[in-house]
Amino acid sequence: MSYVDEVLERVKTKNASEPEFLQAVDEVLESLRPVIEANEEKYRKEALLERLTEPDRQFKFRVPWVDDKGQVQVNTGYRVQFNNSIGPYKGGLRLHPSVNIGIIKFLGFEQIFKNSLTGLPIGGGKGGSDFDPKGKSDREVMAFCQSFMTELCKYIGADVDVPAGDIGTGAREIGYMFGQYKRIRGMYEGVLTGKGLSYGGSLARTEATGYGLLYMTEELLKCHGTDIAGKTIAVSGAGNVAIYAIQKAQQLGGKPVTCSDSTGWIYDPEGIDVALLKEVKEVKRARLTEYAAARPSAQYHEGRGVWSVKCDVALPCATQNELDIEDAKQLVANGCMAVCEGANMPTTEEATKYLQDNKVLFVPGKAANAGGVATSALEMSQNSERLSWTFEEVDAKLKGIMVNIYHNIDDAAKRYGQEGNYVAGANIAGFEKVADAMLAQGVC
Ligand SMILES: NC(=O)C1=CN([C@@H]2O[C@H](COP(=O)(O)OP(=O)(O)OC[C@H]3O[C@@H](n4cnc5c(N)ncnc54)[C@H](O)[C@@H]3O)[C@@H](O)[C@H]2O)C=CC1
Ligand SMILES: O=C(O)CCC(=O)C(=O)O
Repeated sequence: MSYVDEVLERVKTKNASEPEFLQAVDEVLESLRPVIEANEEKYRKEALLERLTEPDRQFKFRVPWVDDKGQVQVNTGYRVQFNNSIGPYKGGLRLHPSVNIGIIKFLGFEQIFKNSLTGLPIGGGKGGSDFDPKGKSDREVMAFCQSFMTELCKYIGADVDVPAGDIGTGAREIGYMFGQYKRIRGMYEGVLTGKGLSYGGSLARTEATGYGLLYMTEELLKCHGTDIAGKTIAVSGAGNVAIYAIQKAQQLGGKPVTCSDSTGWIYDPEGIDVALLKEVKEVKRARLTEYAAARPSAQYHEGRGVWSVKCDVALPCATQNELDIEDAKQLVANGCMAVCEGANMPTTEEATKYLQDNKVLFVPGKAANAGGVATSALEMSQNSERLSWTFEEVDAKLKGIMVNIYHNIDDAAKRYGQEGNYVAGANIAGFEKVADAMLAQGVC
């Protein structure tokens, strides 16, 4: 049996109840086959893949907090420190009722390769809780965040592990967590990123994931003889990534016509009104029905359906496995030329293959959404040197990083005879640096 098959078997047996983690490992190891085969003896002897697929450590803890009625509530908190061979663990905190250890492990595993692709010294980690911030008062969210950090603060630090936002964790949650860390540890350090600008946050971090996604998409299209200008764009999600992807797409002359949340979606043929979307989602924390009520050109539909809209470019920016084989077929039938993932693993493996087989340009999340964590690393640099860079400075660095990632994944795919396969390119380019560092650091 080949080394890759052996490790895949082992990972499946050990993690049988974690489908998202198995999906992420399968996709990565399958596309690493040519690299592993070229070094099979050495990697097998060093148990490199076994070490890469087993987190350094994982924490699971109780998070008790008191709701507005005086009732004690209990959630479960997680932090998975996956791999720190190229830098301190780095990755967001997801607050959503669906969170479990398998989801956090898949996200942490993806983060290893994504963070490596940024070219910056950050390792892979992820955390979160099954707490749902939706419908909670600010006081309840604060109570949860303080309790969560009371436990998490034992395991993190500016040179150890630096969490950030993800689904359900935005500036408000990061602020409450930072306050509690400072209070317990008595230290003012860059232990979290995505902080507010008045206490160590970086300009452009809020925009970074969405803007970075568009810088990647623009470079991809440019290298295929076209650009964003005049393109119709379908976007899913209506959170941090989706909002700033829509904004940058418009700045580049594109026309985003959709967005979605967990209950429904909007088709707005005149183009999404970003100011209105921000008001509904960032300020009021309301449903998309409020967007539709305030915008005569918009149609609201219950359920899912964004990928049925005719578009040139699709940007899934909501959550994992939101774009399945039926969606992929519709996109292809409608003439979509490119899919760039803003979310983490939003496309199923079957849908990814179908898109690639039908010559749709496809850039996976670990490359296309790396602008967020890259800018978090820039926030860490600013915190370390006790300086703040201008928006233009950070944005220019972000753009440079995204363009660089595109060319690195394109080159890696070509080196292994898989030109245009950016899934393989991203996994190979991300893996090479981490593998090199792991081997150099001995058995650990
Ligand atoms: N915020 C960041 O900097 C980064 C986020 N990501 C990924 O981007 C995706 C979106 O994250 P954010 O925008 O930060 O989160 P968010 O909490 O700001 O927004 C998430 C959006 O997706 C929608 N959504 C969530 N679950 C859904 C479901 N089951 N069906 C339909 N819609 C759903 C929500 O309604 C919301 O509009 C996630 O996959 C996240 O891991 C990736 C890189 C960085
Ligand atoms: O900014 C960060 O540290 C992490 C962002 C994140 O969670 C991600 O890249 O998926």
